[in-house]
Amino acid sequence: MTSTTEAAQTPPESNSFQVDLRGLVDLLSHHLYSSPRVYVRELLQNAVDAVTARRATDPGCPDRIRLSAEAGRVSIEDSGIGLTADEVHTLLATIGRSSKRGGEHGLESARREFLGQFGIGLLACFVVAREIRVVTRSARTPGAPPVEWLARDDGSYTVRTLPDEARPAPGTTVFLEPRPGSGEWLAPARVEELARDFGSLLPYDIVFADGGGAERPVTDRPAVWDREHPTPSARREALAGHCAALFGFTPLDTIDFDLPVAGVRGVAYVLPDPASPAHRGGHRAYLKGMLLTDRADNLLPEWAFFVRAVVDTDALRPTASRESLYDDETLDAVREALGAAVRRWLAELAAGDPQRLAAFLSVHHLGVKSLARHDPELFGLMLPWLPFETSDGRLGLEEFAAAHGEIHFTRTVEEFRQIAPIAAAHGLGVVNAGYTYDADLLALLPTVRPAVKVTELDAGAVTERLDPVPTEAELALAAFLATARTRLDAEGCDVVLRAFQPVAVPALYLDDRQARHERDRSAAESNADSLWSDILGSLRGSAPRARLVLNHNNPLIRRIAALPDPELTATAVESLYGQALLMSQRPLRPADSTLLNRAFLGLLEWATHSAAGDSAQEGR
Ligand SMILES: Nc1ncnc2c1ncn2[C@@H]1O[C@H](COP(=O)(O)OP(=O)(O)OP(=O)(O)O)[C@@H](O)[C@H]1O
Repeated sequence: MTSTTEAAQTPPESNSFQVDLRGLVDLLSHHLYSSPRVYVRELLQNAVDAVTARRATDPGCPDRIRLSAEAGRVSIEDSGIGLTADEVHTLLATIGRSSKRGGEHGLESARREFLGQFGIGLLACFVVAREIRVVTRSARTPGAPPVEWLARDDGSYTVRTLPDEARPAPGTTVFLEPRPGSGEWLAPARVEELARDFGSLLPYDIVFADGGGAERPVTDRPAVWDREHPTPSARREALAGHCAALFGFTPLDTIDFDLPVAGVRGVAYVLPDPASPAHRGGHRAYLKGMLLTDRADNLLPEWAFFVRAVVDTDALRPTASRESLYDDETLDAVREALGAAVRRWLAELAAGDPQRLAAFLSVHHLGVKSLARHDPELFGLMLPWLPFETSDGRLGLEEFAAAHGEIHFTRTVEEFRQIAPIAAAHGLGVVNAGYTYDADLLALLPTVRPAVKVTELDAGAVTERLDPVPTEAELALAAFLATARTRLDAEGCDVVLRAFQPVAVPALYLDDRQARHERDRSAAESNADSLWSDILGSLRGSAPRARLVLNHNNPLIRRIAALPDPELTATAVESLYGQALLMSQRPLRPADSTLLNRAFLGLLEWATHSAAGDSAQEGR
C-alpha cells in the first residue's frame, strides 16, 4: 500500500505565465496613462532614442525627425538606428523588451543615454490607433533590406521585407491608423500642440508637417534659461514672458537653478500673489528635454509653495507611465538641492537687495516663516524683515525686542485683541502668536538672539503692570469688593481693583492657560458622575484662578461701587463679569450663559421697576 503522500508526489512541471495579449495591450495602452495625449510623447521618444543610438557609433549621422499629421493619420520619421527583421521580432514584438537597457552597463546606461527603458512605450499608440505600421531599415547592418511590421490592437502582427527602394536610407517611420472615435487626438493642430508641449527641449531638431507642404519647428532650444541675452533686464523680461505663457502669471522674481551635481537646470518663478501653504504648485519637470509632467508636486520642498519651477534633469527616473517622478533617494537629494538654491537666493536678497526682499516678503512672509521654523540660520537672517503683529503695530521682532527687552506673547488672536492695548498702555511689549507659525518662531527666537527673553503673557504679568489703587481708595471700596468677591467666587474668579488705561474699559477678564485648564476641569467635575467627580475634585489645587480686574479709573465702576443696594451691586458685578468675559471672546460655559441671562434680566427688572416707580411718583 502506498501512502497518500507518496501518491500525491509527481515530478515538478515547468510552466510559463500565460499572457492574454489583448488584455495586456488594453492594459498598457488604455490604463497606464492618464490621457491619450501621451502617444505623441512615446513616438517622439523612440525617434530621439533611435537617433541617439545611431550617433553613438556614427557621430556625423543625420539627426532628422519629422512628425506629420495629415488626413487623420499621424506618422513620424527618424534617421535613427533602424531595425533588422530579427530585431523587429525581438524588440518591437516582445512586450517588455527594450534595446535600451541591453548594453554592457544595463539599466544604468539606458537611464543615462536614452529616454525609454521599459519596452512598452510603442504600445501606448494603441490608445489612439487600431493599427501601427513600422517601416524600418537598419543602420547597423547596411546590407539588410527594409522591413515592415504591421501590428493590430488584438495583439497580432505580420513582418515582411520590402524592396530596397521602399526605404533607401536607414531609419524608421511609424504610421498610425486611427481607431474610430480618436480623431481629435490625431488632428494636425492637436498633434503639433502636443509635440511642442512634450518636445520643445529635445536634443535634435524636430519638425512638424501638417500636410499643407509647410514644415514648422517643434523644438525651441536652448531653453529660455540657457539663452544668451544682451542685458540682465532683457533676460528677466524673457523669463517673465516664458512664465506668463506657461503658468499665466508675471513672476515677482526668478530664481535660477544650476546644479550640475544634481543634474538639474531650470528656473523657479516666484508667485506674484500669496499662495496657500497647503497648495503644492505643479512644477514642470523635463527629463533629458522631454516633458515628463507639469504636476511634479514633489520636486521642491513643501515649504517652497511660493514658487512654480520648470526644470530639466538627467538625474531623475520616471515611473512606467512616465507621468511622474520616481520617488527615490535621488529625488530626495534633488529636492534638497533645489530647496537649498531657494534659500541661497533669499540669503542673497537679504544681504544685497533688501528692497526686493521686502517686496517679496510683503507677499510671501508665510512661506518664509514656515521655512524658518526648521532653519534657525535662515530665521536669524530674515529676522529684521519678517513682520509680526505686536502691541506696537506690524513690526520685525528685532526692532520690537530692541524697544522692549522682554517679549511677551499671547497664544491666540482673541487674547491679543483684548490684552494688547492695555498691556501696551502700560509699557508691556506683546506679540500676537496666534497666527500660523508665529508661536514656533517666537519659541525659536532665543536660539538666534540669546539676549532676548520671550515669555508667554499670563494674567499675573498683566495685573502686575497695572497701577495699584492707593490703600485708602481700596479701603473705601472694601464692602463693594467683598460683595463682588463673594459673588464671583462660585465662578472660580478672583476680583482685583487696579487703575489702568484706557479709562473706557470698566473691567478686564484675565486668565492664563492654567486658569483655563482649571475652568475646564471644574466644568467637567460638575458634569461627571460621582466617581469621576471625586477624582477630578482631587485634582483641584493651587492652579491660579481667573481674575476680573476692575478699573478704578472708570466712572461706571465708581458709581457701581457706591450703590447702596447689595442686590443691585451683585447684579452689576455679574454684568461686569459677563461683559468682560464676552470681550475676552472665550467660549462660554453653561454656567456663564446662566449668569449672563440672570444679570441681564436682573438689570432689566431693576430698570423697568425704577422707571415704573418714577412714573408713579410723577403721577402723584
Ligand atoms: N523609431 C525606432 N527606431 C529604432 N528602434 C525602435 C524605434 N522605436 C522602437 N524601437 C525599438 O523597439 C523597442 C521597444 O520600444 P518601446 O517604445 O516599446 O520601448 P522603449 O522605448 O524601449 O521603452 P519605454 O517603454 O520606456 O518607452 C525599443 O527598445 C527599440 O529598440
